[in-house]
Amino acid sequence: MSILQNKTICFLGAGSMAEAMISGLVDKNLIPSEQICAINRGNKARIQELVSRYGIATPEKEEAIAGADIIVLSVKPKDIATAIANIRALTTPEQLFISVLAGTSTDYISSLLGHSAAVIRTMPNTSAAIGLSATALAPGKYATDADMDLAIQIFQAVGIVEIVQEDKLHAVTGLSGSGPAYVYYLVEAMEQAGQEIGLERETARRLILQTIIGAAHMLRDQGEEPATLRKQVTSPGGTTAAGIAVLEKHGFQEAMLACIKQAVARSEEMGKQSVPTS
Ligand SMILES: NC(=O)C1=CN([C@@H]2O[C@H](COP(=O)(O)OP(=O)(O)OC[C@H]3O[C@@H](n4cnc5c(N)ncnc54)[C@H](OP(=O)(O)O)[C@@H]3O)[C@@H](O)[C@H]2O)C=CC1
Ligand SMILES: O=C(O)[C@@H]1CCC=N1
Repeated sequence: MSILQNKTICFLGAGSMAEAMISGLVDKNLIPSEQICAINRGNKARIQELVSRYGIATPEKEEAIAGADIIVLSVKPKDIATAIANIRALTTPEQLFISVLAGTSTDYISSLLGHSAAVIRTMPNTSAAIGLSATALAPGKYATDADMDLAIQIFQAVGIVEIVQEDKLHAVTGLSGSGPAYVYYLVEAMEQAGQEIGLERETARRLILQTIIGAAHMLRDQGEEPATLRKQVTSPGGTTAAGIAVLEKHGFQEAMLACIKQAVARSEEMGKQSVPTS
């Protein structure tokens, strides 16, 4: 039995990322749902939505924070200072803080807490909701191996885990934290094209979805380079070559590179906005 079965976990912030993790944790039964809770700025309907979907607990804020073994910081980076200021007096150095915030350093979070609780910085993605997140973790200066083990268990329940140096988390954010959105954007474009070439929207969606799932499984299972798999599809002088030539003409690879670099730069920028106070 996992040690997490005896832990209580509170999400500070009850938005998309918190829900993705709660959904994955409840689905895997890693922590009983009555030992999970979420608090937000004041949107009670949202908390009720999470309660009815996942059966999580609804303690008062004081009990939710003071009674939590693990607090998952899941507010937007711009809201973290206020969010921690509001709960700081209820926290202790014995608690474990797991941050999913883009750009925000563990040192800054420790400075907001004002004590030596362990802080672990992570970058998951919303596919945690179905157990398929790609999450990278980095320990802050007060986190022990035991703290990391707990965090690894949590994120392994909702996908795969990589341990990285904290300064690499900006890169992870631009690549796999934001990554699902790049794929959804591709699907949006393929769907629009599907309709413009005369397919029913639903037919196009089914074909695109299976194409993406199939390609992802081929990449994962066949052990081949993506370029090799692409060549297998691309008959000389055929349809794929004609299509890819247009992508090349429009600078597809350059656009993808620039997109990811810009997302990384934005993460770094958000980090600089969070200046440690000590
Ligand atoms: N979405 C994603 O794909 C990913 C997001 N992240 C990170 O996760 C974090 C959350 O993002 P996301 O879930 O998308 O954001 P959302 O906007 O969906 O949710 C933010 C939540 O924070 C709450 N909140 C704001 N201020 C406070 C406060 N002072 N005290 C308590 N709760 C507060 C909001 O409450 P209310 O509704 O009441 O205002 C809301 O529940 C971000 O830091 C982001 O960088 C990381 C990986 C992927
Ligand atoms: O867009 C954002 O800032 C967050 C971080 C990674 C994914 N979503």
